[in-house]
Amino acid sequence: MSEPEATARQETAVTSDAIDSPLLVVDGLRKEFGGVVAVDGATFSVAEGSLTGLIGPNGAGKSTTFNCITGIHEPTGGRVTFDGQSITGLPPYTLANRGLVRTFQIARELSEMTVLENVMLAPGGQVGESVIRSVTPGLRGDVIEAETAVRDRAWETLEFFEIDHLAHENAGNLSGGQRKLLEMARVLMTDPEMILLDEPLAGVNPTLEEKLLERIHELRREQGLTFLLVEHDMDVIMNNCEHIIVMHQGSVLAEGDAETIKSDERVLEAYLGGDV
Ligand SMILES: Nc1ncnc2c1ncn2[C@@H]1O[C@H](COP(=O)(O)OP(=O)(O)OP(=O)(O)O)[C@@H](O)[C@H]1O
Repeated sequence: MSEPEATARQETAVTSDAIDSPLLVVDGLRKEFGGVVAVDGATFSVAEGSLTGLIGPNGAGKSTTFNCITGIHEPTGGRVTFDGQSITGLPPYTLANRGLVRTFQIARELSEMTVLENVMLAPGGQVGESVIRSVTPGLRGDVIEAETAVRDRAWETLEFFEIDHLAHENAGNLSGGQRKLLEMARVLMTDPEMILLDEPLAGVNPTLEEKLLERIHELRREQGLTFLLVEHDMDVIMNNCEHIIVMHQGSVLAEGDAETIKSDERVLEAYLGGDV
């Protein structure tokens, strides 16, 4: 690599100015657990409408970064901005209201409910509210209308992910891949602008993997949704993400498109010579 090239690459690695319209900006993020510095000044942006991959070797700080963005952990330092507003340290519920969501594993209690009920009860869905309103005299008509709308929307969402045939199955009976589709269906019910996915393809068979990726691309194309994806499968990252951020030892080591990342020696070294 020539010196100017190396310098240019170095600059790309530490700034996020290259992105014209960032939806999410992570600036100097830091998270300590006792004496362990899990995230150490991570700085990057995610462009609106992009599918951005966040990768790095084990222990690089990806999950902690993810958890700091999505309100699971409170950062020790730094800032997170979404849609131009600070969201640093805000809880998941508030973030969901602003359009930033992450998928969650289906909790044990929800495993005993049907797939349709799971989607209807998705965070941000209207059902909980309408049930409360149903005890208020005079609002019953509105409640029935609201619940019908939620049910219709839930069916549409199940059809979109091609799991409508499982609507009356208990969520606990789904395969790993079907559960991932259900997790996506649940977050989609909240009308998000951006979805963060932590290992969405772990344990998913190739057919369902393809289906899930197709749906992600379709949501970007047709609804302009933005995705940030943490995934260990390098082929998935390299073949699907137009922008890739590589973390190492708590901070951003490199970023760029698949070709840039594949040929970056620092990335190869960080993975200890493993195939990227
Ligand atoms: N709750 C915690 N308490 C103490 N240390 C933690 C905690 N969570 C993460 N760490 C440490 O922080 C560092 C970063 O961990 P993190 O899970 O964020 O990395 P990662 O890139 O997601 O790794 P992996 O790919 O293995 O999931 C690791 O050294 C880890 O042991």
